[in-house]
Amino acid sequence: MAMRFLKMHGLGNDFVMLDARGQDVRLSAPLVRAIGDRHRGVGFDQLIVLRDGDGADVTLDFWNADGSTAGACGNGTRCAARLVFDDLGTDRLTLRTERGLLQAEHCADGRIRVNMGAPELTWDRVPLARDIPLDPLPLDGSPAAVGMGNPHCVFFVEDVAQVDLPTLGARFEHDPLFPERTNVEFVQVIDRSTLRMRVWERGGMITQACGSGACAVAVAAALRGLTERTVRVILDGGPLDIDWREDGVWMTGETALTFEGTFSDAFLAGAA
Ligand SMILES: N[C@@H](CCC[C@H](N)C(=O)O)C(=O)O
Repeated sequence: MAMRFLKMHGLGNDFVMLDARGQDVRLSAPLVRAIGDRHRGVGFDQLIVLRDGDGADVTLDFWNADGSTAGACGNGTRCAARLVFDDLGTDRLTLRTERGLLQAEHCADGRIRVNMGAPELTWDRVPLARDIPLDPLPLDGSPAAVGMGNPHCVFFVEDVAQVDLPTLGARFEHDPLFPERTNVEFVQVIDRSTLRMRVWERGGMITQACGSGACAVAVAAALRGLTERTVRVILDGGPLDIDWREDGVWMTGETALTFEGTFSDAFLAGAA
């Protein structure tokens, strides 16, 4: 049966969105990888499935392009929220993800804001392989670990432009200290309210932006006393505004709907 999809992005962090509300859509890792192929499929940083809400307005599943799943995806959550806002005509909603219920707001300036929840700041919740302090980790460069429903390893550097992101990202994604692998961020403090960040995402790719990563670096920087709890994080694809409040880490930024399409039966049959 033909399957429709939407293509969206948040600051160049791009997503295939499958709306499975009211439908029984089953995905396999091979099908996800086929859709993620930028030459023979569509291509994406994450594939996001919208399912019926189960007490929320919508439930979200996140897949990486290598066929693995993720417990959180900040920019993808903001894009999914925008679709549901358009459907419901509201400006507040609740999304169910693996880590629980997240609130989203449609801002007056058109941006989407999501509360990504409280950061996970214990070794077993990041998770790390053993019970050690999260900051600094015993790794070259003395990074900090932060969980946002997915793991993050945050390195503070003098100049992000000088970082060999492919080499270091791949190396630390697979460091045994992270039993579920990790996203890897390199961050430069510009001033007490501005960070410049580049990211290697778990799943084996450099992306233009990572929302959960921006939240993690903001938390790590505030805990080190380098910044306030309200910061602008400048990613390769643009800025995200992060506000670590008592009720969670709020993230605000732009989203875009780029196109919609239909997978051919031949593509789906070949990928299954
Ligand atoms: N781009 C995302 C993060 C997606 C998940 C990540 N690759 C993981 O495996 O944890 C974001 O905006 O947060």
